[in-house]
Amino acid sequence: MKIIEVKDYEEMSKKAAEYMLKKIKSSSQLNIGLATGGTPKGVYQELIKDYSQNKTSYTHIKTFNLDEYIGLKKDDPNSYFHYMNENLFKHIGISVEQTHIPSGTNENTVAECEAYENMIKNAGGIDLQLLGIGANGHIGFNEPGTSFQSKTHVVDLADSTREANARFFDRLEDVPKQAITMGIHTIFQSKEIILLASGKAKQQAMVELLNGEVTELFPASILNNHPNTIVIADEEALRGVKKTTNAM
Ligand SMILES: N[C@@H]1[C@@H](O)[C@H](O)[C@@H](COP(=O)(O)O)O[C@@H]1O
Repeated sequence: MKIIEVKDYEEMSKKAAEYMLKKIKSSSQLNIGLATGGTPKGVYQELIKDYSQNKTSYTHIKTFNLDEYIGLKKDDPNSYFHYMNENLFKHIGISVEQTHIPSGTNENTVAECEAYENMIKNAGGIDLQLLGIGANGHIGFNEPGTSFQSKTHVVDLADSTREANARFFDRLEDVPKQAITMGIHTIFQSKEIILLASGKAKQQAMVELLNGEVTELFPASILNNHPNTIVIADEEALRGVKKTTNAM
């Protein structure tokens, strides 16, 4: 894993956007995996800023989101479909046909998971995956204990994850209890991965990720075995990490 330490959230967002734009501009076709949550919002703002200045073309891009809450309709303000549209898609001239997010309202969740996994495979896999990290080490919505072999599947959200995400909802009771997420294996198959982390809330997770063992109890730890992962994290998130690891 390559670690890029940056000053703060703004620099993290700029670095990641710069990296993505370089790929976007130099590829004839690119499948990008996208994340939600608070962390990537700054990256999306940078991509939007670039689009308004340079009209960078996204016609050769397909996107695949990591996850979606079960039970939320597309137009629900807390669905990840809505989040992606508002925070990125509608501002960069990308059509809905180019973007993919698991459906949280397909009653046959098993079929939905299988179809999503196949869609990624048939598109040729993910070239560049953007990731955030949960305080408990989750990536996508793969909670501690998830098999490293897992493909797209339904998850029961940990109480701590529901509490962390309650800030986006009116009440904790409104946070769905389940989600569909790409599996750890699905994510690991990405040719390249960028993991972002900013702020104090991610300190413990960074220590576990960069100084800890590779274990299913800390899902992101599998990235230590990935051949092409870059962590872009700010000083505050990295405070406490022992810099004598092979990672730094
Ligand atoms: N499913 C998302 C993850 O993809 C995200 O990485 C994580 C961290 O979120 P945040 O960036 O808001 O800290 O939370 C959510 O649960």
